[in-house]
Amino acid sequence: MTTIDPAELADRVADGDLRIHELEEEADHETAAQARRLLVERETDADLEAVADYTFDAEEADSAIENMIGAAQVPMGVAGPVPVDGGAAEGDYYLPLATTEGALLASVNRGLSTIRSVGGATARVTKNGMTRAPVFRVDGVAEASETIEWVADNVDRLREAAESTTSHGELLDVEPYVVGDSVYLRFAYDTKDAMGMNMATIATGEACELVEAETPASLVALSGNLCSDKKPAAINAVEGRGRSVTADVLVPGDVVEERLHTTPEAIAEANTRKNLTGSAKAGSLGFNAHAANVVAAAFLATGQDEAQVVEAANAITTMDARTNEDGTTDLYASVSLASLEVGTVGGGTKLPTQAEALEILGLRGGGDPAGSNADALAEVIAVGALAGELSLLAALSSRHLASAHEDLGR
Ligand SMILES: CC(C)(COP(=O)([O-])OP(=O)([O-])OC[C@H]1O[C@@H](n2cnc3c(N)ncnc32)[C@H](O)[C@@H]1OP(=O)([O-])[O-])[C@@H](O)C(=O)NCCC(=O)NCCSC(=O)C[C@@](C)(O)CC(=O)[O-]
Ligand SMILES: NC(=O)C1=CN([C@@H]2O[C@H](COP(=O)(O)OP(=O)(O)OC[C@H]3O[C@@H](n4cnc5c(N)ncnc54)[C@H](OP(=O)(O)O)[C@@H]3O)[C@@H](O)[C@H]2O)C=CC1
Repeated sequence: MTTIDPAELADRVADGDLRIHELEEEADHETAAQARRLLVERETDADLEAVADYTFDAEEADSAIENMIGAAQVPMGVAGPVPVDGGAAEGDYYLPLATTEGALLASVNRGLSTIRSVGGATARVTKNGMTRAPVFRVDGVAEASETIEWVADNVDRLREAAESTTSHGELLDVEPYVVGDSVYLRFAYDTKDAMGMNMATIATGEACELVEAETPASLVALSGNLCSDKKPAAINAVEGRGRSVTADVLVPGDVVEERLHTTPEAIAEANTRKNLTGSAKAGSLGFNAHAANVVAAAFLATGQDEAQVVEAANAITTMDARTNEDGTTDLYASVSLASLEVGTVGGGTKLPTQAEALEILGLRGGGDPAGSNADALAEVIAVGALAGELSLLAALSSRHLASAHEDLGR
């Protein structure tokens, strides 16, 4: 492509000769972004010097962004290392986290160092299935019933149709729901190392054609919100979405006192009154202190879809003081994330800083077997969330929360 003056391109957009999203058709991606910045700078009081100062090739971001003007840079830190005994994760991991909340890395690091001092945490993915739930129109419950009976009898044909669009994805299940004259089919896929939302959507689109051809149902929307993507929803908390993953650890009382400045009993009481009773009274979907902090920071660092933090952070934290025969007390701590949607291939994971963050974890790209890298990522994030819960509950129990944020967060 010939070199074009970005100011000239900006003029053409300002004059209405060119639409702002067509700039890449006239110039290379860097020049197009520069032209857009000039335009925005002219039309607003903004100085976009920092937004312009990014290190990746703009063309590499083509599948991740439209109307690119530059990059939003979020500081990235690292917590750990922490030993993880997982179904897929095995060994010591540093957890990269991108955030602007002072004290968060310190807190997660404290939790992880506590976990490290007792030999590490255990983590397992207990369920895996990325969902897409189209909604169909029928003329009433009789047709709805006919449709879901057909679906039950034809899961193999639906699988064949769906899997014709992907070499990695596998259809696991199709769960029907009926509301009046609407039929929802919740398709669940093993998307291996991909988070899988594009994969599941494309595969479900193909399966829907078969449903429409063979039943009275007519597709209204490929996503009918029972999926449920990027909205707080009980269905994800109950049925799971992406990876359902649990991490736990047993911390002896003397370690709780030495490293977290409190006792197992105090942490357990804070967890019950705050995370369980307080959350119940609030009508909360999540019963945890700040799983979203770790999930969001890990998502930003490793190129996950940040909007899925809505359901990915849906977690229940349990903390129990367990008394031993010798009268000492241990703290049993667990975090269960019901719907953690993560991938190590596809989406934002391909971008350079995000790919490097996955390299820190040793989990960049496809795993062997396929799916094992995304499983391991889910397990490490769950251990990170567990560390965050331990440290914050300890800070609350020992009344250190405000002082911690005075020291580190302002
Ligand atoms: C700040 C601490 C960790 C101090 O805690 P401390 O015990 O006084 O720290 P320490 O200096 O004794 O160090 C203990 C360990 O903490 C780590 N650590 C300590 N300092 C650093 C640092 N600068 N950088 C990195 N790591 C640090 C490090 O691992 C260190 O061990 P070492 O490696 O030295 O053996 C503690 O008071 C704490 O964790 N407070 C809680 C803060 C927190 O969790 N904030 C989260 C955000 S709160 C929020 O967003 C949600 C909320 C609260 O609204 C949700 C709700 O409603 O509950
Ligand atoms: N379409 C939608 O409705 C939504 C899309 N998104 C976006 O979707 C993107 C994520 O979708 P996703 O499908 O994960 O990613 P991609 O669309 O980037 O597709 C990833 C592809 O990688 C291939 N692949 C290669 N190796 C592996 C492996 N080991 N395991 C699995 N797949 C592998 C697969 O190809 P193949 O299938 O040919 O085997 C897979 O389809 C994000 O950008 C997200 O923001 C988010 C929410 C909704």
